[in-house]
Amino acid sequence: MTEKIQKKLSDSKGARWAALAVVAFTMLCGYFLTDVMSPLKPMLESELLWSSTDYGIFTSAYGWFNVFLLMLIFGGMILDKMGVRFTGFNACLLMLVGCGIKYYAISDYFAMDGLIILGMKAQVAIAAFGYAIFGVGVEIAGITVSKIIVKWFKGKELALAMGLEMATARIGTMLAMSVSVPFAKYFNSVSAPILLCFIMLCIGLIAFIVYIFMDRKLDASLTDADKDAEEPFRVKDIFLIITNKGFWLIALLCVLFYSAVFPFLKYATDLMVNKYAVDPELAGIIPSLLPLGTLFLTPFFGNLYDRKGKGATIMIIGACMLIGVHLLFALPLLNQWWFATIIMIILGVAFSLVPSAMWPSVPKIIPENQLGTAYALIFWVQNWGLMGVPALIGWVLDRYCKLEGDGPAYDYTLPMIIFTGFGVLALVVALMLKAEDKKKGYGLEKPNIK
Ligand SMILES: NCCCC[C@H](NC(=O)[C@@H](N)CCCCN)C(=O)O
Repeated sequence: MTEKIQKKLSDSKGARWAALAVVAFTMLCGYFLTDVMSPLKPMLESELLWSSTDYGIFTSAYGWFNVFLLMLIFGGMILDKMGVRFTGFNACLLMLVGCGIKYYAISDYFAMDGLIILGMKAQVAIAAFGYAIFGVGVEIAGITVSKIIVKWFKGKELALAMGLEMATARIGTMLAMSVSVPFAKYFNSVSAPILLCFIMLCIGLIAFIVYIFMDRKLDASLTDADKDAEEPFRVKDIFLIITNKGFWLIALLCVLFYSAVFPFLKYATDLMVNKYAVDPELAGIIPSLLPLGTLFLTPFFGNLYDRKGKGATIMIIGACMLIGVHLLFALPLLNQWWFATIIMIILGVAFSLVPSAMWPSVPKIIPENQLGTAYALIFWVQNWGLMGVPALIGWVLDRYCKLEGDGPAYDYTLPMIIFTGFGVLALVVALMLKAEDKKKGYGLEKPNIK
């Protein structure tokens, strides 16, 4: 008699890649709205009379509820307690509600002109409130999708899957950068791209509902032994996470590394104009090469990690490259656009190396039942940097770097030295992580495919 071996749905290649495609699409829609307003800054100023400060308040709202109200941490605990279906669905709803409020504030329906709320123009305050709600939704969706990928890909192509998910999400960023202005100009309305985002988020929600059915099927295919192996999350598990040195090293590496990349990108166009004398109309092209490069390289390095291992070494190499690039941006040599382009491409390589190895390393340090909370805590630490560093650089530029005369407005040496400093600290932490891995045997240098 032939014995029938029960297979999990995640053992089917087609099923797990289909599940990834569906949830990665939801993230693409989320990243689209995250960045849709950046290219619209000049239109917001000319049509809605926003100042740079209004725009700054609005942009920082992304992290308000996540950081100060600890919404991300609660989201992580809910994820571990209630599961990916409940949390992901509600995260999508939050994204939609946030986007709806933001659309209302920017659209012609808005009828509170002249009103001031908590010292802000009513329009800015309400748009920021919507963006803050959206920020909670998209960050919780991010940790939910990370947990979903671990659920389907653990012991298989985990890093490749995470790399592909990040690459897909970055298409959302690139779409936002390229589509927003032509779309707003075509419809002669600065709110039109936000309406497009709302429609995209509805499709993203439908995609997640499709995933919910796939997830149910996956759970139904688990054997009793698989289910027994799943330990329930208890609140006291948070203590286990925050007393784990490996966890803190990853969280520190994350905040230091990402603080030297995403906030740098917010000033990169200005750097191209002020240091490399690039025409302001074209200056955005050079920084846009960075997400473009990561599209292909993040899955490539993820695949390398899956098959060959060397996760901690990959993070060390990425941190070294980050230091080299920021130092070259800081030094007064070769102030030519082609040189800036080459080092921006190298930064793209560094920005593919570290995330491709860092995120898939978390499940090697933290048990699966605590993963939602662990990813949430890492995102929370990271959000402090994403919120604080752009403000710090803006202050440094105004206070110490203003230039007189008809030439460039700012000297970017000091901001670039600050970014280099983040890179040096990230390297120290990456080296400590490698040492800790040797001591504790997390397996960061081992392949993910068993
Ligand atoms: N499975 C890994 C998911 C993390 C991807 C990572 N995202 C973040 O770190 C977010 N907390 C912040 C995204 C901000 C987008 N402008 C990433 O590399 O995108």
